[in-house]
Amino acid sequence: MARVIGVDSSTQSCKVVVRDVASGELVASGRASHPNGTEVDPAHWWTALNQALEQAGGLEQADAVSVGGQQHGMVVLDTEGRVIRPALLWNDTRSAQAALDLIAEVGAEAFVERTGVLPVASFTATKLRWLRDHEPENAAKVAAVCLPHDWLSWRLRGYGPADESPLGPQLHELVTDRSDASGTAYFSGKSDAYDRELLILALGHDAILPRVLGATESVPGPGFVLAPGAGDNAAAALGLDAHPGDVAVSLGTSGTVFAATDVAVGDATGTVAGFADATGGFLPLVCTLNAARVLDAVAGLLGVNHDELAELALAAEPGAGGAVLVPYFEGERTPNLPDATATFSGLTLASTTRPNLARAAVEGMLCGLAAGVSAVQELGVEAKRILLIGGAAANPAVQTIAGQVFSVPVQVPSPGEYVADGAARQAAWALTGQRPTWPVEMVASPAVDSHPEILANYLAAAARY
Ligand SMILES: Nc1ncnc2c1ncn2[C@@H]1O[C@H](COP(=O)(O)OP(=O)(O)O)[C@@H](O)[C@H]1O
Ligand SMILES: O=C(CO)[C@@H](O)[C@H](O)COP(=O)(O)O
Repeated sequence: MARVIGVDSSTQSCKVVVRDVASGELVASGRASHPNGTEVDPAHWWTALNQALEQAGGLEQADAVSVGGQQHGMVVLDTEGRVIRPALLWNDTRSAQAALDLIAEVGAEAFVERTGVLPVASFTATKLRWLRDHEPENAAKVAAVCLPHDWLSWRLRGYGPADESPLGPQLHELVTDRSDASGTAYFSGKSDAYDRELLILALGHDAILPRVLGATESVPGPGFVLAPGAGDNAAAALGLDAHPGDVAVSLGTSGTVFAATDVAVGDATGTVAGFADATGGFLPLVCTLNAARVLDAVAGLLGVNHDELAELALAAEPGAGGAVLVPYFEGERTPNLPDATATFSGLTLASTTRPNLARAAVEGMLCGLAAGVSAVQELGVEAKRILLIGGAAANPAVQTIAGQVFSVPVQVPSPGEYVADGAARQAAWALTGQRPTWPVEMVASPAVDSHPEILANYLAAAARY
């Protein structure tokens, strides 16, 4: 019985699933934590991946492997294959000015035309520009630039610094896929090619970039076939078997709204990023910096766990008695407010209750994403149903309140690791040449209980920024 391994190296942790190729049945899984922080030494991802693989029964059982991972993170390597400095992650906002500089130099419309995206601090190109401007001695050492999933795939195949890996630093063996390449802001999903001029503009010189594999291509690993991997959102779309009409809302460290489409979507305002997907199509996407950790923070404030937070939130009325949380705890990416902080507003003596604060947290997290769903729809993307996934989607209050905040019917797939599952599907596709048709079960369809005043109050509070 052939088996595949799918990996999700996400912001907070590494998750591994082992699946049977024929049935899609989950055979084993593993998980290990990543350190906190917006810059991280990739060595931690490697350690966590090996721990998660060991928990899941080891790499040896796999006929094919694929790695999905957090997008955009800047991993810079020297000629020896060593990581030059800790990776700057997608949620590190220090390159906000670099993003503005690049837009001023290239032009907003030209940037979107060339790459599908308008740079914000999350994208790799802006991090390279920050490196050039703030750490020129490190920038000068850069021989290759890759993303978290590319680096882990390379290490899994046996490449790396000579003293840490059997095959040594063969930088030309780095590979990636279209979905993750499209989050760099120096790749065009429309022409499937890097825009080297933009790379050089950002970093100050040329560098080796991972070879972009097609959706069903693979490269050899030690004892297994390695599929191209993907950015985590594109992998989740594959894991959900998303088709036109499906819009996924993912509530992990980031909050994302994305849809699988056949045609490229460009948005000169920068609200919607025109990424590529993991099947040869496109993945228009809106991303917020503040999602599941908003609930973690407010649960901590109220001294409760996630289930108790849900009970409190569901004890309050829709609209939380006028209390509104605009949850920009980490700054924000959509809207582009990298230096913003969060605010509770609308508090009166009567409304300042624990249930209202809990509900305001859930409403605030979801409203930013409801605005994202509208932005995607405004670009002509069809939204017949919302698929709610990610760590916080398991929360009963999140599910109920999603039915009140979103204007499109919501379905909740059975709890699972859809990024790792998407990677497993990609591995099976590379192995057999057939896209798997494994089923995806829905476990909840929250009642459509529209309360447009929740979003209206939120948008009024957010407009004060
Ligand atoms: N029942 C729950 N209610 C709310 N948040 C939850 C719940 N279960 C997990 N989470 C949160 O979900 C997040 C992890 O989700 P995940 O999708 O794995 O994130 P990432 O992929 O960014 O690492 C954590 O912040 C965790 O506290
Ligand atoms: O920056 C984006 C998408 O553009 C994020 O979605 C990252 O890809 C991180 O994802 P999670 O760790 O939240 O899954």
